[in-house]
Amino acid sequence: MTAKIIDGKAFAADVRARVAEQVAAMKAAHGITPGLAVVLVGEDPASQVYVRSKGEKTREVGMNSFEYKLPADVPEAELYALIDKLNADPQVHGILCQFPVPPHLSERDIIARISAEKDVDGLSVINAGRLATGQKAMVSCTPLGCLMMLRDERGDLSGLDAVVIGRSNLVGKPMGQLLLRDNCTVTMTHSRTRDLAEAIRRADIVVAAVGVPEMVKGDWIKPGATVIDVGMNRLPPEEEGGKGRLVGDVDFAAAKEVAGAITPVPGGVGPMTIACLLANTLTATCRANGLPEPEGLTA
Ligand SMILES: Nc1nc2c(c(=O)[nH]1)N[C@@H](CN(C=O)c1ccc(C(=O)N[C@@H](CCC(=O)O)C(=O)O)cc1)CN2
Repeated sequence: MTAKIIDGKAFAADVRARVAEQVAAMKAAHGITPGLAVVLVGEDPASQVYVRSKGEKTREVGMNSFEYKLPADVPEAELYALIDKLNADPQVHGILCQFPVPPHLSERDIIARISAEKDVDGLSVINAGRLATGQKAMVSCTPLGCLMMLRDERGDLSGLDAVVIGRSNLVGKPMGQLLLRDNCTVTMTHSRTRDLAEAIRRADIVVAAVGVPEMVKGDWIKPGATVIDVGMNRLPPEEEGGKGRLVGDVDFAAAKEVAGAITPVPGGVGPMTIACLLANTLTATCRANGLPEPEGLTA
């Protein structure tokens, strides 16, 4: 059996098109334009690329993009003053600070400073708590993207056995909560799990978010399972000065011979992160204005 390869680029383009449609309808009916503020501290090259892409895609769907570039040595108080200003600005419906930040700043404190209603990364303790207790939350973008792909692939997820590998606040924990909310039987696994292969062999759904290149082997996958690979691991370059190959947490070549469907790396989950950021910004705008939730774009 050769798995269906889930095309994350096409999926993300479809999500962005649906966001754009609903943004246009919101403007026409209510005169409201969603606004996303992105804060970049320092000059990390990868972060610059992501922030540029976020700005471009925000404008493409018809939203306002507000970009702030702060020097790497910006004092904490200055960053917080900016966040406070954005929290109070009615034109801004979503705020995020691009991570990683320089070491004198605390990601946890930055997240806590952003209003929970505008926390479109869904990383605050308030949003994590709301998700865990079944309340309306802003949901972290990468797991939201994984959930959208899983629902599209499997339909109703009720009763399916799902294994999440990794327990990060950004992906693993919210992913587990989302799958539980969709009535999966969820097994959370991590570096101390005794027999990971055995847990994965029982799973209809595998979400790998562990950050170890090609750790999940093909013969661990249950035939027909849906495999979502969140890993983005850069291998050492084969030649000097070159760029190493990007691989996921799953041995893709072997797993695709067994799985029913699988996401590639690159071109799988990655593009969904920014698409879901736009979906979350639209959701935050709807909630701020007492409008119904956007269709098909929330958890
Ligand atoms: N505040 C946040 N910071 C960071 C997040 C985040 O969600 N919120 N995630 C990452 C960076 N990121 C978005 O910000 C991001 C990473 C990767 C991709 C992506 O499309 N990747 C491509 C491959 C790109 C390559 O070749 O290098 C893919 O997987 O196909 C999009 C967004 C850290 N910081």
